[in-house]
Amino acid sequence: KKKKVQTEPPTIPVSVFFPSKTYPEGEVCEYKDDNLWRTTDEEKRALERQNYDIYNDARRASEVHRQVRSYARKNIKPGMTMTEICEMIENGTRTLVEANGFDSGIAFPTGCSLNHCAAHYTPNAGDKIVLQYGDVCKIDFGVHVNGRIIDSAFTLTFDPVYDNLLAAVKDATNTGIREAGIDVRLGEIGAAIQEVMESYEVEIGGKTFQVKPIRNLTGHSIEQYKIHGTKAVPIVNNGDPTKMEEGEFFAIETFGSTGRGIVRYDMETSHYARAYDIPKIPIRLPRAKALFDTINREFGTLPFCRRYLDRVGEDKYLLALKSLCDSGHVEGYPPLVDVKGSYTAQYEHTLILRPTRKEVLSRGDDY
Ligand SMILES: O=S(=O)(c1cccs1)N(Cc1ccc(F)cc1)Cc1ncn[nH]1
Ligand SMILES: [Mn+2]
Ligand SMILES: [Mn+2]
Ligand SMILES: [Mn+2]
Repeated sequence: KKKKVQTEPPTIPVSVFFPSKTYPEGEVCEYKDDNLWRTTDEEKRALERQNYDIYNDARRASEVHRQVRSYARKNIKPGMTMTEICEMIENGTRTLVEANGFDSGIAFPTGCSLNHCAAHYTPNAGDKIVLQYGDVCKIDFGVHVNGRIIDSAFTLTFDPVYDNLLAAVKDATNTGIREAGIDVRLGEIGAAIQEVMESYEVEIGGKTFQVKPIRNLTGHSIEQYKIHGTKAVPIVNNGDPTKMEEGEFFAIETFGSTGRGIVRYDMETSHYARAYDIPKIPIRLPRAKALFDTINREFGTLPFCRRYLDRVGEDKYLLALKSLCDSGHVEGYPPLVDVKGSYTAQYEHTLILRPTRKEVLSRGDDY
């Protein structure tokens, strides 16, 4: 019998490849030293059996992420518009995860931030930007199954001049993943990441740069349908004594830069999310009330972008959207940029601190 393989472009839902409905584990790592007892502890193993469905949902979302990004890495070329790139990824994700309401779908807007822009750029309608050979493009997209979000990102380049920048960030992210564990302090992880990142140099245009961590960007805990939980994983040593805890999901993401190593908001906002706690004050503007109802119905607390409003039939919504941001019903996430002319790179994985072992859910043979 011929083995079923994914088409190009991807059109076969991943559930077709797993008729048993059991999805493959990510990269499994034993915890370090004083947590090794967890691997065999009967109570912890029982706790894991109870949570099987949560892990399996996250693993299905991870398999979708791997198959979509594999196609994207091969087929994104200079000359494509940023919109074409995002639609390739979004079409693939919706198809492979069998997007269906809040049961499964896209978890947040497809980031394709370029060069000195580190995060939270995706094109709005009318954006004409075309990917160039010399660009450093961060592809950051999310998939969820029953609100179990997989947040993973990689950096796409065509010019080998950036290879050491990408190597620094990949090594730093893998260091963060290695250091993560139950009862590990967040500040300790940041220190380890910083040390590795700063051990790299990159030469671009005849100038040599020591790679800098972007000190005001962080990884983050992830909760059901909530892309950022209450914990932030620093990529420099900020002394945060807060500990990682059993059962938590974390996005471990690091950013390296040839600029200042600090980002600020700039350019037009595309990313938004409904506030986790809705303000008590009633929404008076009828257009804002109608838009808020669309946001609740279509996205809930999952982040969205203007293109996603366009595709569900909303138009002339900018004033209403601004009003919802001003009243705190919606949070905007403007693009985050270092200084012009600098280059920023990112790698990101989602892991879970299972009771018995650490599982890097989004790990693939690519990164
Ligand atoms: O920088 S964050 O806003 C953050 C908040 C608290 C700690 S880190 N952010 C969460 C997010 C916000 C909006 C989105 F549309 C998608 C994600 C991190 C991130 N962006 C992309 N991948 N991961
Ligand atoms: Mn991300
Ligand atoms: Mn927030
Ligand atoms: Mn993230």
